[in-house]
Amino acid sequence: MRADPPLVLDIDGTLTRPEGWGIDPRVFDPLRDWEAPVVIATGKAFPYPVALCHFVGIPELVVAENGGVVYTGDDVFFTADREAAQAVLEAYRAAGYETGWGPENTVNRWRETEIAVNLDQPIEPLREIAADHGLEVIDTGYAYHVKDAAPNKGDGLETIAEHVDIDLERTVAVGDSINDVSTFEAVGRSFAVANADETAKAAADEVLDEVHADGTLAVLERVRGSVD
Ligand SMILES: O=C(O)COP(=O)(O)O
Ligand SMILES: [Mg+2]
Repeated sequence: MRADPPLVLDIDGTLTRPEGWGIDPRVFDPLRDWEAPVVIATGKAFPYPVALCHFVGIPELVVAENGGVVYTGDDVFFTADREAAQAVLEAYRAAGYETGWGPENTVNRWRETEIAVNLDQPIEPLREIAADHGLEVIDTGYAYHVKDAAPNKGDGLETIAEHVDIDLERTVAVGDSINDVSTFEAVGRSFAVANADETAKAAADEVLDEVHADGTLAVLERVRGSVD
């Protein structure tokens, strides 16, 4: 009998409503009913994907902070620390800039291995300061992330796959940005939604016609029950 393939799904740009913000509620039932593991791999801080799994009603298999935090359902792994990114933030502030999320921002409050900066802040000084500290800045289309170059979503996915016995060759990934390239490379079949950036589109096996959750829902229709 043919089965559902394991899934790796990004959040922002991929599970979002067609206008770009907020989870599209149409993804809840197909994800809850999916008969294979669903890994949520995101640049968002750890509590966000955990809460998403909780509210959808699926096991918590989570790659957060672009691979900085990995949760297998049993163990949490941290593959970087926040110290260097925090030093970048302090230097960025000393130069007169801010994260752009407000004083009590929840975007960085629980972030353990990197710092996120609002897209309305200047990126060039951020890139320069990050480089001075040996870090990189990636633009996901939703935030600038100041991070160690080493952690990525794909390595985090591999950690989860080993732990819960997911066959990555049979796994399907959907994403929208540069931070999804490593998951695309780790799985057997990858899709970029139509709103994806050029880097993600170039890395994906296939670029979808549909944007955001419409793209992901189209993939779910196509791959449901498709593997041996
Ligand atoms: O946190 C971001 O900037 C993007 O998050 P995502 O990886 O779920 O798209
Ligand atoms: Mg995304």
